[in-house]
Parts: sequence; C-alpha cells; structure tokens
Amino acid sequence: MADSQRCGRYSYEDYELTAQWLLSRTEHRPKVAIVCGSGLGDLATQLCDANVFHYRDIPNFLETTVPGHAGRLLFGLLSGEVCVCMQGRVHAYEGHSMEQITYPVRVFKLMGIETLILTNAAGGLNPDYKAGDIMLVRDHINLPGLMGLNPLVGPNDERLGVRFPCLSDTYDPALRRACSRVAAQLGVTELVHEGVLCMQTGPCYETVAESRLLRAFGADAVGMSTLPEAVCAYHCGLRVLALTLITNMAVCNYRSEERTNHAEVLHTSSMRAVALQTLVSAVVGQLGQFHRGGGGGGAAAAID
Ligand SMILES: O=P(O)(O)O[C@H]1O[C@H](CO)[C@@H](O)[C@H]1O
Ligand SMILES: Nc1nc2[nH]cnc2c(=O)[nH]1
Repeated sequence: MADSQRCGRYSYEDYELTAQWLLSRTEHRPKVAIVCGSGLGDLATQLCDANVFHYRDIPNFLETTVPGHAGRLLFGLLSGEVCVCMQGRVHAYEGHSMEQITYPVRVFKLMGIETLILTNAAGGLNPDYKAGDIMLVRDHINLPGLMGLNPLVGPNDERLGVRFPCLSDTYDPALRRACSRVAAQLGVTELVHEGVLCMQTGPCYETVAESRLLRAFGADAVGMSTLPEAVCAYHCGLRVLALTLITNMAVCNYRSEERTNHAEVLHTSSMRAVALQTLVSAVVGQLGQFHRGGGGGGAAAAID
C-alpha cells in the first residue's frame, strides 16, 4: 500500500491481518472488549471457556513491561456475553508512539467489537475522593493530545473514522448511567463518582505544583493511559465506557509526607479488584441485548 494510504505506521491491512489472525484461532465472536489497567487483570481470569494469546505471539502487538500488566489477550464468556479482554496494556512511557499503544483498539473494531470498556489506575485530585474509589470517566483532558501526541495524527483512513472527530460524547452517557444503576444495585454507590480524567505521559508521577495545576484545570484524577485508547475507539465508532480506580491521592500539599509509588498503586488495585470486577461483569451482563443484531436499537436507545 502506498505510504499516503497508510494511517501512519500501520495500514488498514495491518489491523485487518491481526483481526483475521485472531479470529481464525478462536471460535468466540465478541462484541465487547475490555482493557484491564494496573493490577486489575484478574478480571480476565473470570472469563469462561477462554482462549488465551500472549501479546508476543500476536502480529503487531507489543509486549508489556510494567508490573501488573500480564500481556495476555483472552477471549471468553463474562456474564454470558462473549468478550475479549486485554490483561494489561502498553503505555507511551514504555517508549511507544500513541499509534502503537492504540493498535489493539482498531483491531477490535475490525473484529466486530461494538463496546470498549477501559479500566485504569489513577491518582485522585478531587478532594472528595479517596484511595479505593471508582470514577466513571465523564470527560477527559488529554495533555499529550493537546501537545501533538494524539493517536489520530497522520493521514486519515476514512474506513476507520472521520478526519475531525468531535470528542464531546467520547464516553457514552447511556453506558455511564447503566453503570451507575448497577453500582446502586450492588450497594457500592458511595464508592462511585463521575469525573474528568487527565492523562500525562508519565512515567513520573506529578510534582505538587503539577497536581495543583491539573486540579485547577478541572481534572478529578490523573493517570498515564486510557485517553488515547478512548480517542481511537470513539473515532472508529465504538461505544466507550471508562472506569478509573483511584489508587492513591495525588500529592497536592508540600507538607504531605505521602509519596506516590507503583507498589501502592498495585496494593490498592488488589484491594479493590473484586469490587471493580463485579461492577464490570454486571455491566457486561446488560450489554448483549443492545448490540447490533441482538434485538436492541443501540445503547443510547435501549439502556435508558
Ligand atoms: O493506567 P494504568 O495502566 O492502569 O496504570 C497507571 O498506573 C501506573 C503508575 O503507577 C501507570 O501505568 C499508570 O498509567
Ligand atoms: N499520573 C499518575 N498516574 C497514576 N497512576 C496511578 N496513580 C497515579 C498518579 O498519582 N498519577
């Protein structure tokens, strides 16, 4: 394919090749994809009748290098719904471009996925939050994106989406409402907030001044992932639900002796993994009837 027809580093045919590679090795035909953030990968082990692939074996997938990201792709049943689940992700700070870290999202699109559920760990900036809370992402501040590190930079292939997507509705409001209702049914409403997730590239956690700045910008939590995946997913027409686990509070005070570290992030993830898994599984259980061909009329119409 001529360079001008490539989406950038990858062509449409690359995404198609990976999608076909996977579909020819599993009989599962998922409509839901789930990405597990730091320490949240146990969700993938809940899949029944699973087919497992290591990222290192999948064409064009990158290997994970960060503790808490196993680097396996699983196909199977969760709450009766066929899902594909990324047990860990790769991040830009591991040395990859935004286009590389979002590669799986477009593969999912070409596999027939309709809903993408993203999870991640992040530091809380909103003083009403505490470590262990869950934030449904309502909106985002994509700092790398604003600085030119947007996964959609490069020639646009119209088969994947429009040149200038408007991101006002990136995070599907109906899915968010469904998730809040499920949280109420599970009796965990007090743990769950809606808010704005900010991404900075990492791998450094924020300085005190940076945390204060991001709070002043309107961010409720800050992480190092998720937004590029959400942008790519929305661009290619996937419905997006993103759940952030507040694993720590960002340090906003010079008198604080708290020092954010990845061990603490993984510790909080392990403490809250079951709650998050229960929430995600219950939401997934409500998705089937809303997918195309499932008798529903789209999430917005049917979930409300
Ligand atoms: O976003 P996930 O992958 O969940 O992990 C978050 O936690 C790690 C830092 O502790 C970073 O990888 C950050 O992005
Ligand atoms: N940027 C950032 N990412 C995180 N991931 C988990 N905790 C944090 C945090 O405090 N800041």
